[in-house]
Amino acid sequence: MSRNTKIVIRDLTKVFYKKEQSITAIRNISLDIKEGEFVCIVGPSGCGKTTLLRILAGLEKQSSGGFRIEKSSMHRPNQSMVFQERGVLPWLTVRENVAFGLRMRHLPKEQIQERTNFFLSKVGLTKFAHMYPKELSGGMKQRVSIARAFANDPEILLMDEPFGALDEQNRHILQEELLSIWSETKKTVLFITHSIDEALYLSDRVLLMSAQPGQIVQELQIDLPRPRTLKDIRANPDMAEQFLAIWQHLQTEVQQSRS
Ligand SMILES: Nc1ncnc2c1ncn2[C@@H]1O[C@H](COP(=O)(O)OP(=O)(O)OP(=O)(O)O)[C@@H](O)[C@H]1O
Repeated sequence: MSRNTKIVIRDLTKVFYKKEQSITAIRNISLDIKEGEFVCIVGPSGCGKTTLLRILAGLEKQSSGGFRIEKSSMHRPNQSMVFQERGVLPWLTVRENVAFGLRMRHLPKEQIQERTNFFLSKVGLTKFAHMYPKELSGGMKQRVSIARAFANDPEILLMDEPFGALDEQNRHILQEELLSIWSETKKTVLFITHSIDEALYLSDRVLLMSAQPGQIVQELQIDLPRPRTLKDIRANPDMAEQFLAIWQHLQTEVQQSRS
């Protein structure tokens, strides 16, 4: 069954101006992302990954080109964004953080409670619902951000290196939890990462960006059946080839941008 297109991006370009200087962060990005697809973006530092996500989130205005997020309901927010850090509000408890977006939308109290409880339980934070962010570990804070993003029930999810600051073990636990919620909710996810293993583990498709100005120069379909394990990825010769392809791409782009 072919899925509908959820995000359409056409010729998206962003130029930042500072005094006499201009920086073209991304140039002519065109892209279609299907409903329910999990897409990772990988590229060298400074190639415009965050800029692309911020434009889709409405936090930054593009210089030219455009994009469209197909709506499935008038009542859903267009997107939720999960950042690497600073995603939780320190003055609210875990429960209040997860419920925040729902409260802002003035949803009925019972609905807020039900959705908040559901996603608190999904990320294993039910017991910690009354705590404040300063009492939580980095991994727990990221769980709060993920629970809040999904609880909001947005049309799409934008994730900017959400696990970048976590240690290897915690990172993998959160990746598993994210995939479990994603497979239940069928959300469309656009996810930035610097980790090739993470991209291969999570993605249906990996987009490779060039060094600045960022363009999508290659894409890899990741056909490994789900649920996947790290062992599957390590043991599968096709995955080893994909890993090397991404690695070589990054090497080349970083070298070119330095020379
Ligand atoms: N508000 C801004 N004003 C001026 N330049 C900016 C602004 N935001 C980003 N840039 C520039 O745009 C380029 C792309 O930045 P961006 O943060 O999107 O890259 P990135 O690929 O996400 O980097 P990293 O992987 O290191 O997080 C960089 O050269 C950056 O300096």
